[in-house]
Amino acid sequence: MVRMVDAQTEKRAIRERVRASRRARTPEARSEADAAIAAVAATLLQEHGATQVAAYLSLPDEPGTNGILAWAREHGVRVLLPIVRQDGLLDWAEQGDAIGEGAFGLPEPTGEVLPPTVLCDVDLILAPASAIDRRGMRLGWGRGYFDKALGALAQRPPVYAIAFDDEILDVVPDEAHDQPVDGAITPSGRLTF
Ligand SMILES: Nc1nc2c(c(=O)[nH]1)N(C=O)[C@@H](CNc1ccc(C(=O)N[C@@H](CCC(=O)O)C(=O)O)cc1)CN2
Ligand SMILES: Nc1ncnc2c1ncn2[C@@H]1O[C@H](COP(=O)(O)OP(=O)(O)OP(=O)(O)O)[C@@H](O)[C@H]1O
Repeated sequence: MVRMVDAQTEKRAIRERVRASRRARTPEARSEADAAIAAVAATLLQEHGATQVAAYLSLPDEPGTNGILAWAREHGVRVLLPIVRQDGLLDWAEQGDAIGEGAFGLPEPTGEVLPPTVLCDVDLILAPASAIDRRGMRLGWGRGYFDKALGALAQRPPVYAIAFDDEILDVVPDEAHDQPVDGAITPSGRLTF
């Protein structure tokens, strides 16, 4: 029998490729992608009649969430944004006017800190990813924040991961703790698994 390459080694290799590809994008390509993602996500939110969503504040290299966060604000949709905790879990706070700097230099909201359990109140979760495959298996950045957050929910709202088009792969390696997502949002459209 052919021995499978160790899942974690393969995950690291994919993350490395995605990091390089993200770094190479021009500012113009990034802002175009941000606007396209916003349009796709806005339609999704409207279809779900979402009044509360969980999302995240994107870093410069990541698929941008600025457009969708602005859209949500304009349409009175409450947005919860993650705050990295020391213990490896995520707290949340509502999108407000101010953005602070959290652990690992991540942009984070500065409002009242809400516990991990608030995630079960939202209508939709928009999650970051480094890659997603056609079965809905999602690869993150290797610290398990979203796998833990999603795995802890008894009743899970639909989860869509946001990625660039070249990050949709045929297969990403999965381990027992990996939580599949319901769909993906990319600049060119939406995938449902
Ligand atoms: N914008 C955004 N916010 C997010 C996430 C994300 O992917 N994107 N997360 C999705 O889960 C959580 C944070 N996830 C993280 C995953 C990995 C590392 C990380 O590997 N850090 C490096 C150090 C980085 C540095 O050099 O400053 C490390 O630990 O070696 C940090 C945060 C919550 N907030
Ligand atoms: N539900 C969980 N409970 C405890 N540990 C977990 C859980 N989910 C993931 N982990 C741990 O988190 C680490 C990272 O997992 P993995 O490589 O799958 O990350 P990832 O999918 O890239 O991360 P993320 O979920 O943050 O996007 C692993 O060491 C794993 O054991």
